[in-house]
Parts: sequence; structure tokens; C-alpha cells
Amino acid sequence: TSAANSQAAQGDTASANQLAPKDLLYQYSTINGLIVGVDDGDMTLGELRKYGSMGLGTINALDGEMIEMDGKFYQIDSAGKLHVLDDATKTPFAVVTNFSPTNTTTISNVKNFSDLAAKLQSHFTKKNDFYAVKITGTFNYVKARTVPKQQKPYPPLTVATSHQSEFEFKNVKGTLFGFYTPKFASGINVPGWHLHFITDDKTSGGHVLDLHFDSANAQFAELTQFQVSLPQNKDFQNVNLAGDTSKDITKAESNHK
Ligand SMILES: C[C@@H](O)[C@](C)(O)C(=O)O
Ligand SMILES: [Zn+2]
Repeated sequence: TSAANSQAAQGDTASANQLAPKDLLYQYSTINGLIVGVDDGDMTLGELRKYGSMGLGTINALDGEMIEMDGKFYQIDSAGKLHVLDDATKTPFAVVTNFSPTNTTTISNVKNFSDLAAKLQSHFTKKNDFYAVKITGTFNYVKARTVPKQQKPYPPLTVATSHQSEFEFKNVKGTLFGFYTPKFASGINVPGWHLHFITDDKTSGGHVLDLHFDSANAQFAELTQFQVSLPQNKDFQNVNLAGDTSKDITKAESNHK
């Protein structure tokens, strides 16, 4: 009947325009997948955008760092150069959200990464939610890395990151974006803070290893929904993901020097 058809049409329209909930953390694959070298995925960035407008990750063959800003995906390659990624690009690991910050604050006198983490956490009311944060401003110093493209058979992430390029930005205008994952989800995602960086002039950036700055603006979103899309390829489905990877995650994700 025409009523049923119009109802169905409305339904289709709604689903077509349906944005993922603003309190959802959506990820494709797990950090343990990358840790053991599952560096190819089947999720395209065009598909990933349906779940979030802001995010981070990498692209197939672990070819550099990826950051999503307002629905646009960027790669920072091992030379530290930024490229716009097209929707057909695939990712083996990405974390996104429809970023709708619920509160904004100024973060000041940040000495290093762990000081930033402590200052951010002081704004959290709940210890076991996920959070997204966007930090904008001029940073006195940002140290960021980019991983080089890997060849098959892909090595563990700790091996790939042992060949990473590191870049030091001084008095740089840019944006840090990333997520806080509670420790209980370690292995599915990176426990604590995982931040990527993009310069305002969109020429460079990377995975944040360390930083210090006088003052910047921070916007937070509390994420109470958590969705993991599990790759159905044999690479992911055949590996053992049950090991304790906490030491490897720390080694691969944090600053060494
Ligand atoms: C490419 C990697 O450096 C990644 C996914 O950003 C990470 O593990 O931090
Ligand atoms: Zn990263």
C-alpha cells in the first residue's frame, strides 16, 4: 500500500542518513592483530567513514600513519609527508567516532606525554569509559613517528616500529586526535592514550610519541558504546591473538629515548 511504501521509503532515508551514535567507539580489527603482523584488512575508508568522522589507524601493509579529520582520511608516510587517501584505500586497523565533544577545557603547562595523560584524565568522571579527545593549538614540541610500509611475510609490530621514522616539530600549529582505552580492553585496543597528530598546514604529522606545550584547547567526548568489526580474512582468523601483548604494545606504541 502507499502508506507501507512511504514508511519503507522513510526507513530507507533514515538508514541512509543514519550517522553512527555520537557515543560510539568503532574499530576495525584489534591492536593485537597488528602486534602479530596482521597488516592487511578488507575495510575500505569509504565504508569506515559511516562509523565515524574523526579517527586514527593505518592502511594496508602498515604503510604509514592514518588520521581522519572531519570525514577526510590522511596518510603520513615514512618520509613524514602527508597525502589525502581515497575511499577505496583499505585498512588493517582503525578506530573512529562521530566526534561530538561534550566538554571543552584548556590544558596548560604540559611537560611530556605522561603529564598530558594525567592532565586529561583529571577531567574524567568515569574510569571505565572510552574517551575521544581533540587538542588544538600551537605546540612548543611534538615528537611523532611514522611506520614504514612492510613487505610480506609481515613482521610483528615491534619489529616494524623498530624501523620507524621520527620527526620533531617545534612551535607547530596543529591538531592531536585520539582515544583513551581503559586497561580492561588492552589487546583489543591500545590501553591509555593513543594520539595522532596533523599539522594545520596539512603537510605532516604522525603517531605521537612525546610533546610539551604551554597551553592548548581540548575537547572531550565520552564513549559508552564500543563496537569491534572482526576481519573475516584468513590472516586475522588464523592467527593466535590470545597471548599477553601488554609489553609489546608498550614497546610499539610509546617513546623509547
Ligand atoms: C601504524 C601504527 O603506528 C598505529 C596503528 O598508529 C599504532 O599502532 O599506533
Ligand atoms: Zn598510532
